[in-house]
Amino acid sequence: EMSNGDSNGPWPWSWHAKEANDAIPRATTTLLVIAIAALSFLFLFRRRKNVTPPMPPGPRGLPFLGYLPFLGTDLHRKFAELAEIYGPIYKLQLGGKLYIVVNSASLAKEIVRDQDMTFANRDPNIATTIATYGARDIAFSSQGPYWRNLRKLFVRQMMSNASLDMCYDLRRQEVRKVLSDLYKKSGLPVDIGKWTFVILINTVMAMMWGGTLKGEKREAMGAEFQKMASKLMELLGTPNVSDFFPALAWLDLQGVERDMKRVHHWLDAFIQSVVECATQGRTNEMFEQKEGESKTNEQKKDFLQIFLDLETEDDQSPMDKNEALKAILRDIILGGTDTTSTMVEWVMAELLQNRNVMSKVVHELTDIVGEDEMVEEHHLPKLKYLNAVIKEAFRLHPALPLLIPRTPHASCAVGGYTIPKGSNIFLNMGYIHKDPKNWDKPSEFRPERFSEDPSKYDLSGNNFTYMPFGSGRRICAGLPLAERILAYVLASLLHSFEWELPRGAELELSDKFGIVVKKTNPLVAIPRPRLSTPELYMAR
Ligand code: HEM
Repeated sequence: EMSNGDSNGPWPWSWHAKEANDAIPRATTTLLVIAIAALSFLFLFRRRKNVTPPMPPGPRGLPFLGYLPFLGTDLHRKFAELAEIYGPIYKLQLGGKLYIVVNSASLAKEIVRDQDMTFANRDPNIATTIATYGARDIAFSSQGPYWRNLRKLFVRQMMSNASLDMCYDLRRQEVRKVLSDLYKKSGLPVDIGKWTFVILINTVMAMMWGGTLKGEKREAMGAEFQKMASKLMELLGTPNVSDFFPALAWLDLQGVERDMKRVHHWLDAFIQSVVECATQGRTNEMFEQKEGESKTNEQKKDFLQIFLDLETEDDQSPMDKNEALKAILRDIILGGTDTTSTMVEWVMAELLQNRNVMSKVVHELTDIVGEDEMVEEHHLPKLKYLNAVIKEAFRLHPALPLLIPRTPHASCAVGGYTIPKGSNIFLNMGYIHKDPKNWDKPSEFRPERFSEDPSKYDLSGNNFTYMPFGSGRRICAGLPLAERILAYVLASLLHSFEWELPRGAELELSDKFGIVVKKTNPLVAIPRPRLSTPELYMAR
């Protein structure tokens, strides 16, 4: 009997995981016993030369294909199913690739803490390599001086508290713009993910190159950009036959490479035009330099400027520099927008589902911010309950439930099993976050588990039962910004408006897999102003 439901799948000829049953004739059993006895005899008398630990357990697959035909496209659900069968660590042979999936906090710790250095590489697939200008970004370059320098530059220059404080005004303006737009739509259903994305893309772009898209173009480009970014994320998460069978890669059977090139070119042209603006001082009708902004921020260069200055000191060819720069900008745009807007959507969906939690959040906002004021970033640390709500949403709906796979640069052992060099390690955080061994009533949305003891869990991966941003040297580089912007956007939406579902609409919380796991259907809800005067919504 197969416990994972594959027997109903499209592969009736599958023989994996089938177990011997009672029908085996007695004679066969006898032969088997003899064979086992003989083998044990041989084993005992074999000289113990080889003490390499065994490989992790895992489902058998088909010759050549391995487990690939049974994988499906919903990796996070499939990985959870298999964890129930095979336990804390298992392997999947997928064509020529070996995946190792880790499903327990203690084994996750062995990887991100005890052997962090060994597991500090990535194994970018074909789609990822295209999307990152040949793995020249922070997220996919191998550890080494190049990655370290980029990461250091990014974390110190852009993600420091001082830098983030200095560009608060840029975030504030973008949030306020959207709040006043939403005010005009009060009583009408709005797509929360779409509006959040507008805030995020403009904020991130403003922080990177101090300019934002103009007027009408802003919304149109924002929507187009969101489509492209989502498509790109989806492609990054699609299991691609070409990755598993390099000999077949030229066929591009699923068209992933073709689609990715198309998306990549669109984004590349977009980013290229921005870079040209900065390097050649050219104005581009798409971009509007914020007057006053550059004057008040004279001390602070935007990220692009910092990078361009730095470049003159090294000796890469100009072509390479251009591509490295664009790869990092791509990281920031993608890392910073789709993940965050997905999380805003999940939090809002859970709050609409759990009205008692929603009213506690709103109470807290009224208490701390007051109805005569808009939310400011300085309020955020005081919003303890909202912060617990956000953590709980990250537990149940981590945007990257398998993090970004890591690859060991040498063979090593984890949990008493051999992990071969070059295999892909998935930390199954979506599963660990719902493991009843770690969490009481794991399927319930209960922010109190975080507010009761706030120091027990943070977002920086110190508790291995909870790591929505990963942990160790490859932890999310954008965490400081993500934390601020997520809380700021949510607090602003929830303080400025009351939210309800359109009449007759059913809320559902299903998700679909890509590198970012998001709601299957966009969340649509109706805002109604709740602050004392309309002027508050108009003020910038
Ligand atoms: C809700 C928002 C976000 C979530 C859930 C998230 C999650 C993650 C996760 C799980 C990883 C992989 C960690 C690991 O391998 O252990 C990661 C890596 C990364 N993230 Fe984020 N992230 C978010 C926002 C951001 C933002 C705002 C930025 C940039 C401004 C960003 C930039 C990056 C980069 C550059 C890496 C690669 C780090 C490396 O490999 O060295 N992320 N993120």
